[in-house]
Amino acid sequence: MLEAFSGADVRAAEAPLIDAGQGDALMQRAAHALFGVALGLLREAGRSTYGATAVVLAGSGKNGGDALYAGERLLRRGVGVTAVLLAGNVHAPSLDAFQRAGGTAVGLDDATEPSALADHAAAADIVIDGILGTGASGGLRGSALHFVEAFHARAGARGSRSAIVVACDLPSGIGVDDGRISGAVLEADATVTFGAVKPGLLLGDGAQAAGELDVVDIGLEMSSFTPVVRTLLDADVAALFSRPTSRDQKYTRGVLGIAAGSTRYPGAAALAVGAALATGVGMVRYLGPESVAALIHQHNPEVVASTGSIADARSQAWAVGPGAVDDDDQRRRAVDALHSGLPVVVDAGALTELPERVGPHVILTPHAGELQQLLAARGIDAERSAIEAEPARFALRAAEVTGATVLLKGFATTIASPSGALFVQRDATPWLATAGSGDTLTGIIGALGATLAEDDGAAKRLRLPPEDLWAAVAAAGALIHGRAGRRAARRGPVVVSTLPADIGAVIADLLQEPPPTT
Ligand SMILES: NC(=O)C1=CN([C@@H]2O[C@H](COP(=O)(O)OP(=O)(O)OC[C@H]3O[C@@H](n4cnc5c(N)ncnc54)[C@H](OP(=O)(O)O)[C@@H]3O)[C@@H](O)[C@H]2O)[C@@H](O)CC1
Ligand SMILES: [K+]
Repeated sequence: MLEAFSGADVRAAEAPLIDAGQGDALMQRAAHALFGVALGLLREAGRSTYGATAVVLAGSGKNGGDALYAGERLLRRGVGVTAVLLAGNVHAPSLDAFQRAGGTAVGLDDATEPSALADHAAAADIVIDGILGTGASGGLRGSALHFVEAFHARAGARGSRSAIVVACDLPSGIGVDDGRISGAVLEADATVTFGAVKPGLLLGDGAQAAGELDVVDIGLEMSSFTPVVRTLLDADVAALFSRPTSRDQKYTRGVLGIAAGSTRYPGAAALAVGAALATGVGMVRYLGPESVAALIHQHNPEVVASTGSIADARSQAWAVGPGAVDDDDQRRRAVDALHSGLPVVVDAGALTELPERVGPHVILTPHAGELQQLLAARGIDAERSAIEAEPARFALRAAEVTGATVLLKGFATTIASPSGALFVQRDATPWLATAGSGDTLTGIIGALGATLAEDDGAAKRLRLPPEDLWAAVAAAGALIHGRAGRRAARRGPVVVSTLPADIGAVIADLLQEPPPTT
């Protein structure tokens, strides 16, 4: 699991080591890792290290120090390295070491025209961004801002430029704790972050700017701090997943009840059912119109269907809402499911049936527009654009006011627990932004909920408090869904009705994973 800690907490974890005189050793560990990643990227790009060129951008703090020490190591490997000093007072011992290794350092103050240095950096094989780290406050300013703007103008955007940019700890210009970018940012191809992930590397635009993330253990003890945001990895989903045992039968594996679809939108139910079966459950019970059940049975005759009520259909969890439009029976079933005390995934039409207050076992899966309505119904006005700009803030707010677990859809999926715990998953592909995609997500999360509903050890397997289990279940669902979408996209544009085959294959791959290490 990736666990991101605030910049202040990472610095607090560093403090005792620095007090014990290990500050320089920490920097050397950080620099060594940064150097290793830079070297690896050069090799990957097919560029020989001897004769390659690098530019180190150094700001006034220790972040610049790390980058200069990494530059020193590159010099010793035969790379030609120039340092651009973006402050008058850079970290002196590292600058000294850099120059002693033969490096050239050029100062750039606010008054100097940065174009020649930006040209040089744009033409380099690799650029190491040591402008700002955890000591950053606000957007880039002064000579750092001028340089980054000039570099962009010359090098072009990530993807089209030839220089590889490696960020030291964080891409300079992102909010350390929220990933917000106010002004310019030096978008990285890779970020090497030290001690622990910082929230800005997982949230908002900062995550986009970070590129490939490499987390380096420099010996910080973070166990007494609470993560601000987490991301599940494959091994976590494998650990959470409920595998059938030889003692199981269909009822003990988990029965998912699905009250979705309507005569107007029958397909949504078929998609949710197909995804749930592919995720693995003991049984799917379908409640809804006979015509919808008939469509479901064309693809999935194993589904047990009825037109009855929630009370008559014994299940371990419910999924309600997809395609349930203008149908009073489905509306009643949604309300009953929400009062059943069982885990419920609530999507689309059922979101408006939410009681004033529920528990974290109720998982809401709105997109930004639906979240806006949900908040407005509770007297909280927010523009859709504001929700899209700060998904974590609004998902947390919605979880706080409803008591539910809130999964906010988007390119990054943001999941908030009413406890304040936050998960972000970036497993999806834009190819998944297509009709019916959300219905399959509901089916996947519903199936996970049904199979984990009576599994007392599930939260413990991820070392999470029990109240955050449902956020982890939703995050696991987002990972499986996103991964399945990526797999499907290899064949071309995603056809959602074919996603179940990919869901099954993704789960088969995940279950090969070794147990998690965190
Ligand atoms: N502690 C350790 O032992 C270890 C730390 N490690 C490393 O240290 C990094 C943290 O170092 P740090 O605390 O020196 O902060 P850092 O971000 O480099 O510089 C902050 C300075 O920049 C300036 N500034 C601020 N905002 C600005 C802006 N918007 N635009 C322009 N300038 C701005 C401001 O200076 P001022 O302008 O006030 O002179 C401020 O004082 C951390 O990320 C990691 O890489 C690792 O090696 C592991 C061991
Ligand atoms: K940086």
